Amino acid sequence: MTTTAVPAATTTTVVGFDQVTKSYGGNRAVDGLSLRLHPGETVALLGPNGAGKSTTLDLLLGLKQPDSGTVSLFGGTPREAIVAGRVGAMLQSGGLMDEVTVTELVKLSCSLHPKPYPVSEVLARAGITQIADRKVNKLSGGQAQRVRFALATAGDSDLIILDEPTTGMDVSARQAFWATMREQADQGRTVLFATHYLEEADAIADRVLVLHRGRLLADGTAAEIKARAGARRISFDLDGEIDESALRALPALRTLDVSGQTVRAQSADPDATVHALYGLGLYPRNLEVAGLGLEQAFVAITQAEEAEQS
Ligand SMILES: Nc1ncnc2c1ncn2[C@@H]1O[C@H](COP(=O)(O)OP(=O)(O)OP(=O)(O)O)[C@@H](O)[C@H]1O
Repeated sequence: MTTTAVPAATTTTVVGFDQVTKSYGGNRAVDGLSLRLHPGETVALLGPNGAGKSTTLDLLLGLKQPDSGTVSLFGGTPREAIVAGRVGAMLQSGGLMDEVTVTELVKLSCSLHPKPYPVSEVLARAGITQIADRKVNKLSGGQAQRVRFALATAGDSDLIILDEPTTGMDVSARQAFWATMREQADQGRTVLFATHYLEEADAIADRVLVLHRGRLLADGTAAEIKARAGARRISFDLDGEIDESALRALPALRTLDVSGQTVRAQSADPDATVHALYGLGLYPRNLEVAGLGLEQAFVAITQAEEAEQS
């Protein structure tokens, strides 16, 4: 009965996870994960340590097999997509061959890709032309990351997978890296990256996935994720001695941090919180109310889930 719907969905689906589960022993690293990624999306995969991000990417690349459920790339298997050169990947642990030069390694990668770019172009895009003749084992951590990036973009792939790609890169390398990835996405490629840098996810991704214990806790734009956390930031200064226990009793308060004369809090209802503050006879100065940053929203969402589980 669903036969007409399936082909239509697969033609526009770059990545499809359907009820995917993967355990290591008794530990469920990925737990009933279902999601679809579409052409041209730049997607950030967030989650605390051990949330299942790397396992998800390994499943996606066919490096691990699910215990149950299905993973598809471009409507086929991961292997078919990889053999066809449709996927470029930069993995966290990707070791680089030691005794070769950067150019030799990039050349090899280009020669293995069905639709390779010229080697000089790959080197330039990754910003490693200057170190092209250097032995791979003589590179700094950030330079090695750039080489991994070059290997992931050795050819014209439709999907680029990046596991914590900017770890070890300095600020300018990061900026150059993301400018390049933006270009790739603008040309219709799908970019999926796992990161612990939430400001990168906020700035770069047009879709954010939050994984927690192998399950998808949130899926939306960064703005939607921030709104979903359901709290706003309040900060103000108080004169004199601060009665923290009175502040903790304020309505709708989620978090409270007092540092010197400055109070920072998160509230599910800032109007009610501030109103009650005046009700205590306190006169806050420099009062500011703002939305949560993605980092705070992420912490709020994952902590709420932790609290629910325990
Ligand atoms: N090869 C393995 N054997 C056994 N357990 C594993 C293996 N790989 C991962 N795990 C476990 O599976 C869970 C998910 O790990 P995974 O590496 O996918 O998380 P992650 O979100 O990428 O974490 P991080 O942010 O620390 O890189 C963790 O509990 C981890 O200990």
